[in-house]
Amino acid sequence: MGQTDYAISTRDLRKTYRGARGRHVAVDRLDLRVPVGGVHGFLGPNGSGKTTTIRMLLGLVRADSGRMRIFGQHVPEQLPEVVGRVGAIVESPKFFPSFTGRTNLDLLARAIDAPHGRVDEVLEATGLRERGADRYRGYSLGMKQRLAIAATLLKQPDLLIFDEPTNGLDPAGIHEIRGTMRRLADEGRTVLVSSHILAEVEQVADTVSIIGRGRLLATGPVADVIGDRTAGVRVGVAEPERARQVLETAGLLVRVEGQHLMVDGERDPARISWLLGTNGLWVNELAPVRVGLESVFLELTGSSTLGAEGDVR
Ligand SMILES: Nc1ncnc2c1ncn2[C@@H]1O[C@H](COP(=O)(O)OP(=O)(O)OP(=O)(O)O)[C@@H](O)[C@H]1O
Repeated sequence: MGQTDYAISTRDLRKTYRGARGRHVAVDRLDLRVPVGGVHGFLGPNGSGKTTTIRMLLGLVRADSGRMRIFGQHVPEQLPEVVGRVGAIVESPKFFPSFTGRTNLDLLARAIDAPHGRVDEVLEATGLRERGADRYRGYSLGMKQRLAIAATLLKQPDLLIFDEPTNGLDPAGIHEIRGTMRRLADEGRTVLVSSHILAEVEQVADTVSIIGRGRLLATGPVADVIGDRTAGVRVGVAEPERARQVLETAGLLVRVEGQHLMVDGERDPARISWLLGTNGLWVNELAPVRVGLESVFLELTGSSTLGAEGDVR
């Protein structure tokens, strides 16, 4: 793919901060590639460099070295050319609490000369049509967050950047935001969403990049990033010990877990049931176990401290 096929690409991106104990690396030679269209999850533990990367892309923080492009344009140099195509929610925007959601949007729409009818469209896109006439101060956190997204959508950005958009939301709020992101991607836009909660992003992302201590650990379609890590099959059988022997003899990797077996690294349940069946062992449960991003993440990072400050190398 050429550089213009990416909504975002970075090369050798690096940022250090001066701290009490000298300089530490926040972003370390990061090569990030976000394809055009779809939801891209930008994942890493707290302090792993996600916000710093986003702020560099938006021209809010200066990189020490490296290159960044948005839709093929070098940033920050060519940010003015591309900024109209980018909507970012990095901090909660300020709305008037005593005005309705719609009035707040009307004011913003007028300020940027948005076309007539745009406010209705963005209320619809964020699932707020029914609540547009309610005052902002009565909104739930999830609705406030969606109004922020609606405001960003007024200028019809091709790329949306959300930094931890579900922070502080309850499960219903998280579900709503996820639905909104999916809808935006289905309209052909690119959504970059950062999160330290992998399960949240796994459900909505098409592709992901995982970082730890400012470094890229894995990237690609969610199915590939997870799929490379061996998933297993959970097997319920009346005689687990004998079943284990049969499967091990066939070369499979088997663990006994109580009354169940976990067959690691085997993704074909049919082969397992055939092996057991031909040995007179009848399977009462056969469930492929998907490896979640959480376990991929722990495997890749090897520890939960990858958000911690690294020394300058
Ligand atoms: N303005 C700053 N001055 C000094 N150090 C900073 C500054 N901003 C971030 N850092 C440090 O840089 C590292 C990366 O922080 P960053 O906020 O980019 O991570 P993050 O992945 O977005 O984390 P979180 O999920 O907590 O937002 C951390 O060690 C952080 O303490």
